[in-house]
Amino acid sequence: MIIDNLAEFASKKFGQNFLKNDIYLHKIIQAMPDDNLKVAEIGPGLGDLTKELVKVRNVTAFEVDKRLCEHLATEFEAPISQGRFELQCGDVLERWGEGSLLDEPYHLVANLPYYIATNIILKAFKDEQCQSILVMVQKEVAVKFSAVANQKEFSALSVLAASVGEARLCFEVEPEAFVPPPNVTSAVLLIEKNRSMDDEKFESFLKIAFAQPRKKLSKNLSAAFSKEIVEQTFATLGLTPNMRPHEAETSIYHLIYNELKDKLDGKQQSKQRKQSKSRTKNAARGE
Ligand SMILES: C[S@@+](CC[C@H](N)C(=O)[O-])C[C@H]1O[C@@H](n2cnc3c(N)ncnc32)[C@H](O)[C@@H]1O
Repeated sequence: MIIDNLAEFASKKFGQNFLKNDIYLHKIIQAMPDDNLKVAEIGPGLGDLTKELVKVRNVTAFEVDKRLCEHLATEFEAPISQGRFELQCGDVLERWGEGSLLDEPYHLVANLPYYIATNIILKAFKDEQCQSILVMVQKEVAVKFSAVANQKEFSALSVLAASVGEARLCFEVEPEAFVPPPNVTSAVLLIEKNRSMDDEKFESFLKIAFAQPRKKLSKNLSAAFSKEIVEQTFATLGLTPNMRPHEAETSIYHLIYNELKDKLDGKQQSKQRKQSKSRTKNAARGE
């Protein structure tokens, strides 16, 4: 496929900013974990990163844009890619709805579409076959995932990342490295997983804990649990009541969650009971 004007060709809807810089492409390959596991690439685009990946690994790529799927099918047809390349055309998030992305252990490597980058990383946390995540994202997103306690950027995403493994911001990439250039600075983020996130409720719990980052953690938690239960939990765990959300280590969040998780169910059930009672009353009144 010949593209006269790549900036015009790029679809905003699919978050297309093509990485046109050999130095960064090589730096991504160098940052990959040192083994022979398969690679899942999300959004291969025109195949610039893919070309480097197939030199060193077997690659399964997931691309949503049909125009690019046609291009990639020709560009990487055998024997050029020596059977190292497989293409799946469609929305990767729908593919994840069916289970693991691949049916064998793999590393996720991608220059992600920024509009769904966080969503994709969170899906990869839950995918048991995914062993590591090496992705280009908006710099702010990379900072949030890799922040540690007491940094102001420490967030629910940092706790989730530290709960599945180790996250680090590898290097930053300026907008001019892409066509068209994005409006933000980018960064390559590496998360090496040593476990998967299997408890969906922990994510909801963290949303409550970080709902108002500048407020006290105990105050945020009081929105979902009674003040007495929160105070009792803090006292049991020996935590200072003045602690702000970014001041608690990941291990503290797990301790608090373990104390409160049954009560989260209890509170939700009692809320549902109240709603159902009020519906019955309204029905009796003919409302
Ligand atoms: C930032 S571009 C990266 C392109 C290429 N990998 C590069 O480095 O130049 C993001 C790519 O993700 C694709 N994409 C966007 N949404 C997707 C989705 N839901 N599932 C699969 N691919 C998607 C886009 O079409 C595009 O090719």
